[in-house]
Amino acid sequence: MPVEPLPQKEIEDRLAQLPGWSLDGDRIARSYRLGSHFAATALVIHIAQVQEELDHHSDLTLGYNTVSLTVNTHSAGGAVTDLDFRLAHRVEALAPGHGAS
Ligand SMILES: C[C@H](O)[C@H](O)[C@H]1CNC2=NC(N)=NC(=O)C2=N1
Repeated sequence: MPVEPLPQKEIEDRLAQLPGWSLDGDRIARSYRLGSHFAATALVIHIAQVQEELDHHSDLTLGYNTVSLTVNTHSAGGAVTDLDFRLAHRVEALAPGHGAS
């Protein structure tokens, strides 16, 4: 089943359930701060595992002690879809275990 772009209102409503996430152009985005560069690197690896499981991949940036993600759905023409929110919720669930805030 093709994945459909979400209407703007739906995106805003779903973002309201995801503190820290925002709309950055045509992508949803969040940055996390970690306790060290090594902790940030471990979070990147953990997110990569989830992305492989979901077959859905963010643009994932590792800083000194930060991790930033932005994601949209290429197969929906670069729109925000349910897949992006599924990934965001999975990342939200694992980030606290890495001490991310
Ligand atoms: C073939 C493979 O399923 C597709 O290329 C997947 C992989 N990861 C993806 N990631 C994202 N963000 N959007 C996609 O449309 C997408 N498609």
